[in-house]
Amino acid sequence: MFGFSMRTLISPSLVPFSLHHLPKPSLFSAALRFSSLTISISATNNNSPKHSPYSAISTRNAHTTASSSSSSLSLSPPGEIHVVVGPMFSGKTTTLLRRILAEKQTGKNIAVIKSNKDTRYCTESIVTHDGEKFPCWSLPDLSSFKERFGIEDYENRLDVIGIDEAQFFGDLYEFCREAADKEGKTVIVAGLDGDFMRRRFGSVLDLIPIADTVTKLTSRCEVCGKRASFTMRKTEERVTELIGGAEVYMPVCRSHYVCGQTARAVLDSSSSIKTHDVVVATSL
Ligand SMILES: Nc1ncnc2c1ncn2[C@@H]1O[C@H](COP(=O)(O)OP(=O)(O)O)[C@@H](O)[C@H]1O
Ligand SMILES: Cc1cn([C@H]2C[C@H](O)[C@@H](COP(=O)(O)O)O2)c(=O)[nH]c1=O
Ligand SMILES: [Zn+2]
Repeated sequence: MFGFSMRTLISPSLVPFSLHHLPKPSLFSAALRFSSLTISISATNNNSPKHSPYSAISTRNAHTTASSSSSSLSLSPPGEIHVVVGPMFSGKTTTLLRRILAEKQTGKNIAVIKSNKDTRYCTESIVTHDGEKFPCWSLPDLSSFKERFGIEDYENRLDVIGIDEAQFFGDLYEFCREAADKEGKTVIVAGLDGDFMRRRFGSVLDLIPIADTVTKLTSRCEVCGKRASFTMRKTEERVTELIGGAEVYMPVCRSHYVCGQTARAVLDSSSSIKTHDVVVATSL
């Protein structure tokens, strides 16, 4: 991507010290040796069926060759991690879909995965709240994806992986790190950063230190129309994971989130008084 190498960046004319002053062997000098490796990727695209989960697998021939005069270690092609978070109805799935389609248009081979916990709408597609759809792999975890997709196809032909409802995947961090760091994949992750109590949700936030970009989207507060950064649960259920749409959740601004939580606390305390009353009454 960049038109310069590590070696150019630290050429003696640009740094106030000489490389000879560095201890040898050092991690730094090892990194320099790696940076001298050259990677060439050749690829030809065939047409693949449009909008199928298998459209990710075109019969593209991709091979990566690494050559080095100083080392036999091969440098993995660089991958990327892009994280899109925000409350419900903020456009995370729409953004994921746009980015995935843009990658597809540049000839990249793509695959989209969503958690099979989300049974709203349709299990074989990601579907936005506006009804836009795209075929996907609906899986219980991410570690099973490579095998289901086909290891050979995964390794040699797949370029971009989209993950929706990322908060539901327990193995999100390991999968994304390996895919980007070791396998050269671009991973676009969409998910809730926080649950209805504004607690971190799953391991989405763990991706931030290893991400290239992080985008937090906002919606419109259903009460006042201002910018909404949080999701309010309209029902009294307390479990963290509760699949649902607008019948259970709404996007809210900070003021209305706090208002809602205060109302919830009042309801909770009055219901605990009632429960307590019952317990006292029965023990008399
Ligand atoms: N109750 C709602 N509040 C706000 N937006 C809504 C609501 N219901 C549907 N939408 C629509 O949902 C769209 C975002 O959908 P989507 O990309 O699926 O969001 P996310 O994945 O963040 O939940 C918005 O552009 C809006 O048109
Ligand atoms: C806030 C919150 C949400 N969920 C569930 C509800 C939906 O099924 C998904 C989020 O979908 P979206 O694409 O972001 O609209 O997550 C939950 O289980 N627990 C929560 O606290
Ligand atoms: Zn509001």
